[in-house]
Amino acid sequence: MSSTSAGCWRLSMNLATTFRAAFGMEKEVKEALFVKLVTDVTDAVAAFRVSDLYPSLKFLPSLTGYRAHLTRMHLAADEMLEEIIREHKVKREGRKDLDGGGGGDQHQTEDLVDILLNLQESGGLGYPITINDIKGVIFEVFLAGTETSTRTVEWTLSEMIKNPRVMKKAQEEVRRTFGGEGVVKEEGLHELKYLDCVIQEGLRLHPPLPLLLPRECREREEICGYEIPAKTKVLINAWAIGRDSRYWTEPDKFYPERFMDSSLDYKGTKFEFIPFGAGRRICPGISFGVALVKIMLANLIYHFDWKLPGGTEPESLDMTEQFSASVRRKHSLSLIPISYDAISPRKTN
Ligand code: HEM
Repeated sequence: MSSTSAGCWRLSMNLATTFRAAFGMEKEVKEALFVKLVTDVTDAVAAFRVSDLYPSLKFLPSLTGYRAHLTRMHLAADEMLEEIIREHKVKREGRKDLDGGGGGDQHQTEDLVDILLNLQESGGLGYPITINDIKGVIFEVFLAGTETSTRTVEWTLSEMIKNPRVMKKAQEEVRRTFGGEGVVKEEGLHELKYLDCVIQEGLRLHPPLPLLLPRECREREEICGYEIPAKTKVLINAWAIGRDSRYWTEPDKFYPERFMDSSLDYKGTKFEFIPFGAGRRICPGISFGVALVKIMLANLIYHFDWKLPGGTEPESLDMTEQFSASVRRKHSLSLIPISYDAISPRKTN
C-alpha cells in the first residue's frame, strides 16, 4: 500500500514486499527491477502478436522485434537471479565461518533461495540440481505466485467495498473470531467460513489468470461441432465460464452465499469454477495462495474500516478491468482506512 496526497491509501498491493520476504533482500532498486520484470513478462505473455496468427512464418517474431524483447527480458531476469544467488552464497559462507561450519542456527535466517541451495549441496532430489534449475524455480514461483495473489486480494477487497453488506458480514466474522486478541492468528483462519466464500466469489468473478495457461491439443478433437486439429494452441476462458448464466444464477452479482454448502472447490474437477486451472498443469500453489490471500484480507478488514475518498458511494466504485495475462484494475484502488480498535471496539480514526 502507498499513501497519496489526498490522505488515502492506494492499494497497489505490494509485490516488492513479497519479494523481500522471500529473497531476504533490502535494496529497493532490485525490488523495483523485480516488480517491473513481473509486469513486463505478464504483459508479454498476453500481448497480441501477429506471429500467433501465422505460426508457420518462423521469421515473424524476429521481424516484429518480439524475439529481441523476450531476449532482453530473459537477460535482465538472468542477471538479477544470478546476483541473488551470488549474494546468498556469500552470506552462507559467512555464516559457516561464524559457527565453524557446524550449522548453528542458520535455519533461523533461511529463505527460499537458501533452501534450494541446501538441496543442491546435499545432492538434489535423486538427480543433481543445477543453478539454472534454481533460477527457474525462483522465477516461476514468484512470477506465478505474486501477481495472482495480489490481484485476488485487490479484486476481492474491491468487491467487498462495493458491497457493504458483504463487508459487514465478513468483518463481523473476523472480529468475532479474533475478538479481543488484537491480531489475526493463523491458527484461527479455518474458522472464517464466510471469508472463504467471499474469496471463492472473488475468484469466480475475477480469476487473476483469465485464460489459464495455454495448452496444445495432442490429437485431433471435435468440440461442439468445431474441429480442433492436433497441435492447436487452446486457450480456456475461465473468466467467461465464471460468468456464464448457464451455470450461475445472476452471474454478475457478487453473492458469496452461493458457495455456502456448495461442493465447488479449487481442485478443478468441476469445470464451471476453475480459477486455479485444472488437470496436470493445475496451480501447484493453491493452498499457499489461498492462505496468503485469506490472511491478508482478514488483517485488512479486522484492523480497519474502509471508505472511498471524496464521498464516493460504494456502489459507484469503478470496476473496469484491464486485461493482460492477468486481469488488473484499470484504476488503482484508493481507499481511506479508519483504524479499528478490536480490543475495546470503538472507532479511533
Ligand atoms: C490466489 C492465488 C493464485 C491463483 C488464483 C493462481 C492461479 C493459477 C492458474 C490459473 C494457473 C494455471 C493453471 C492451468 O492453466 O491449469 C497457475 C499456475 C501456476 N501457479 Fe498459481 N495461482 C495462485 C497462487 C500461486 C502461488 C502462491 C504459487 C507459488 C507459491 C503459484 C505457483 C504456480 C505455478 C508454479 C504455476 C505453473 C504451473 C505449471 O507451469 O504447470 N500460484 N496458477
